[in-house]
Amino acid sequence: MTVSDSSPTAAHSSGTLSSLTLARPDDWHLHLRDGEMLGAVLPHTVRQFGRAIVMPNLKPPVTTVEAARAYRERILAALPIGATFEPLMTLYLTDNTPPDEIRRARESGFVHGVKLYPAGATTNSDFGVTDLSKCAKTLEAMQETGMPLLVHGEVTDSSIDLFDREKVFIDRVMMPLRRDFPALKVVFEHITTKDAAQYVRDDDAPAGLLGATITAHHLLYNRNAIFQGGIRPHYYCLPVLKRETHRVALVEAATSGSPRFFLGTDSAPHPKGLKEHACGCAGCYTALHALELYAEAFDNAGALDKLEGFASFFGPDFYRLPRSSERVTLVRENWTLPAEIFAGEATVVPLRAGETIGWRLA
Ligand SMILES: NC(=O)N[C@@H](CC(=O)O)C(=O)O
Ligand SMILES: [Zn+2]
Ligand SMILES: [Zn+2]
Repeated sequence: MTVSDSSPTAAHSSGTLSSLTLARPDDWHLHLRDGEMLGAVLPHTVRQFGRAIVMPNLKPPVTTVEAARAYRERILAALPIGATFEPLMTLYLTDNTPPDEIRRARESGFVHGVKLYPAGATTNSDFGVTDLSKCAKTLEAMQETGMPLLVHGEVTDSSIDLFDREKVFIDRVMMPLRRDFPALKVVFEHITTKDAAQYVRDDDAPAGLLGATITAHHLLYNRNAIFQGGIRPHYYCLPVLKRETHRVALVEAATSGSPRFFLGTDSAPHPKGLKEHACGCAGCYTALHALELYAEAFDNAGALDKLEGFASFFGPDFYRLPRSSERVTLVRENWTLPAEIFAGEATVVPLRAGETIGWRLA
C-alpha cells in the first residue's frame, strides 16, 4: 500500500493522507439482483471491485449449479464493454439441497459458497432452511469438499427481540453447528454486534475455518440513523443497525488487522417505492460508493493503513483465491452523492443520498 501525504510535518497522522493506493479490493457479500436492476447496479460494483461473492436470493432462489451457471452468464452478459470482473457464485441452501449438488458445485469451479438463510430471516428467505438438522448430509459434503457455508446469522424466533437475534443465533445455531461440523469453513456474514465480533475473534479452531464480513454501513452508523428526525427507510437493513457500543466493536474488529474480518458490502438494491413504503424492504444500497464509505470509517478510526488487508487481502486468502495484482487509488476529496440512480422503470436511493463524502475513488 502506498500513501501520500499532503503535509510533510503530519506524516504520522493518517488523518492527513491525501491519497491511498491499494490492491484492487473484492466484495465478499453482494446482491446484484437480475434483469434491469442487474444492468443498473453491476457497473457500480465493477468500477470498485475485481470480484464479488454474489448472493443467491433471487426469486426463485439459485439452488442448483445449473441455475448458478445461467445467472453467472447473465451477469457476464451485463458487464460493461471491456470490464474485467469475476462473479463468484453461491448456492442457496434449502432443506432439500442434495449432497451431490455440493460435489457438482465444487467441480464447477465457479461456485464458491453455499448460503444459509434461516427461513423468514431476511429478504427472499422463504425457501431457506427451516431446521439445520435436515441438512446434515449436505453439510457433511461441504465439510469434505471445503465448500464454505455463508451464514445470515439471525434466529427467526419472533419471541426474541429483533436487536438480539444475532447474539442468540451464536448460541442456538452457530456453536452447535460448528461443534457438529468442526472442519466446516464458515463465514459469519454481515456481523452487526460486539458479540459476533468477539465470537469470531476468539474462536480457537484452526486458522482459515471461520471468517466474518462487515459492511460499511455497520461501521459508520448506529441505530439512531434509522430514526434521525423521522423514519429513514434507506438506513433499514437486516441485520438491523445496532447501538453505538456494537458499532465501535465492529470498527475495532475491522481495523484490528485480523485476517478473520474482511470486506462485504451487503449492497442490496431495492426499488425506491418498495423502500419508502408502509412495509419497506430491508437493504442498503452502497455499491456506488462502497470503498469511499469504508475509507471514511477507517480514516475516522485513524487506521487507513489497515484498509488494504481488510479490503483486498483477507477475503481472497480465506477463499483460497489469488490476491489481485491490480491497484486502485482513493483520493481525499469531497463530492456529492446522487439523490438516486436509474434502474429501468425503477430508481434506487443510495445510502446517504444527496449528501457529501470525503473520499473519491480515482
Ligand atoms: N441485508 C438486507 O437487508 N437485505 C438483503 C438480504 C440479506 O443480506 O440479509 C437483500 O437481499 O435485500
Ligand atoms: Zn443477510
Ligand atoms: Zn446480504
